[in-house]
Amino acid sequence: MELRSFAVSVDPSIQASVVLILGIGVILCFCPSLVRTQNFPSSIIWVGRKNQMFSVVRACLREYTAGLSTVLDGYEKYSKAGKPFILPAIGFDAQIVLPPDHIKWLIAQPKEILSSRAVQSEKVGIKYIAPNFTFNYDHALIEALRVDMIRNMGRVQSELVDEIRAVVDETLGTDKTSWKEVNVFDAMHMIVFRASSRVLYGRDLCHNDHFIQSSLRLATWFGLGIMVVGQVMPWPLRRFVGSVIAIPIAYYRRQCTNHLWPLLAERFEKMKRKKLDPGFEYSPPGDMITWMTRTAIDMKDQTIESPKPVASVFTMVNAGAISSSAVTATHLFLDLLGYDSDLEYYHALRHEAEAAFDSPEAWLQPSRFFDLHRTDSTVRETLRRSPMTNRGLARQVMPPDGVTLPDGQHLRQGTWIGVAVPGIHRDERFYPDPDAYQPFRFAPEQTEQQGSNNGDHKRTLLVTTSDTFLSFGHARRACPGRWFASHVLQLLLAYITVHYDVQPLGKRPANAVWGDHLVPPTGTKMKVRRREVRQ
Ligand code: HEM
Repeated sequence: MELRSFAVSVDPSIQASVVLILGIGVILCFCPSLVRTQNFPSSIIWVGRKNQMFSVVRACLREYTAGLSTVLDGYEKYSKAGKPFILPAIGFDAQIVLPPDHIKWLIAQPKEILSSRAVQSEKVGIKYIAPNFTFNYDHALIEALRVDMIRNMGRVQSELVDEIRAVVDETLGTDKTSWKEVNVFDAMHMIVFRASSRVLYGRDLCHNDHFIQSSLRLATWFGLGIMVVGQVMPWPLRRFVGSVIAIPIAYYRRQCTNHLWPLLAERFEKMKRKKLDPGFEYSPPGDMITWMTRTAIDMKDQTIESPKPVASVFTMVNAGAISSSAVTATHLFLDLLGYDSDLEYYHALRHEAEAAFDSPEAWLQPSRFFDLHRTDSTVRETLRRSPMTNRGLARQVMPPDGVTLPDGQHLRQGTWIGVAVPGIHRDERFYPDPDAYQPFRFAPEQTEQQGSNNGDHKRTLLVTTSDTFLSFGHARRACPGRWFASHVLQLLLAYITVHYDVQPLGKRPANAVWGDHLVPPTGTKMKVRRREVRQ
């Protein structure tokens, strides 16, 4: 009796701790086979591993609280000296981090040698949280983003401006007399999802509340799945936990696909008919569904016969991709309001946006968008400081006999490699005063001054990828949606600075580190008030 009342009244946090300790005990019983070492060569050194019993397991466990310290330590000690190192991981699946001078070699390798898809499947956890997801259909999406999206940027801009105006006014309010407190993470997700959906899915779906809510929930569960299953969960438990998280993901994916499917099926059928019979009267709207359908229909190998799998891949990839933009928008406002208590940067950005968009028509002109030099630089600075992933250019070694690194060391099949993005982005050899938040460091005024100091003037745009700016990846597999993301993020920043006053946060709330991912705080609130704007 006494025992039962103890069991009922015990604090849930104590129960959770007991389960955790028991879990860790069970895990330790299975070590050292627990850690997937991928047979690393003994010539490559582990960082964060001490001379103690169960040293590898304990190094992995320490990663729960290490934040970025292990990866930055490894970067300082080894990457800067041109050497690879082994990084322990909280998922017990350590990986090799290559130095920046190996990047040229890494990006030159074809997918049969180094595969990003293989990493996404296991290390990101896709095969557990979305078991029936196939990468076979995403080439239509990637092609449409690379070709049609860029070609149609003028039309994209006017759609975006229209939607940003509507959703920002709804989310941040239009009352000019009092301050409104909004959750930064939630507000940015709503604004970015609605604005992006207008171009990706068209006006009707973007104004369909059930579709937008389902997309947001899909993105939340997908993001949670990637972090919990792909990063935090010890890899032997991935299949089990993944199959639980797969349920809400499948549910919301189906909800989204149910909305998208009839639209895509109709577009597929009519565009196919138009191709066979040019006299058939039909002109599809200019959105991603049309561009993707056209790419799929025109594909030489004719692999895409039915739109159903395309609809499913489209919703899934977009949920992840739009989330990247929404998380970046959150970092952007936390940086601007958190680092600068005088809001000097915010007011300078407003000044720039007012000059570029000096009439309602100017908002619709792509040439004016390219006057937003400081805005472009501000988003790039946020992505430099807070990239989506800490380990960039993640690839898996594919050939059965492995690969040989440029320094002669041999890696076996299945080894995961990548580079330390936070280390590279904070390296003083590539960025002067790298720890300082300098939103205009990439703007022409700054780069011209540096160029006249060292005789070399180079302007970089937000979308420019390089060996030293890896937030969008680099080279062949770099993000094909970055031009679109750049438009969304810069237009929303310009619209908000012109139309809203804000209050500084006092300090920049810290990001959390979940395995390879940097996550902004989700509870921070900002105060905004609508301004009087003459236009
Ligand atoms: C700020 C926002 C974004 C960031 C930081 C970002 C970042 C990235 C990164 C790091 C990669 C992987 C590169 C690699 O494997 O090395 C990637 C791939 C990709 N991104 Fe983005 N992305 C963003 C927005 C978007 C948007 C809005 C879309 C589409 C609407 C998009 C579509 C894709 C696709 C389809 C891939 C896969 C490319 C491939 O496998 O070849 N992304 N992105």
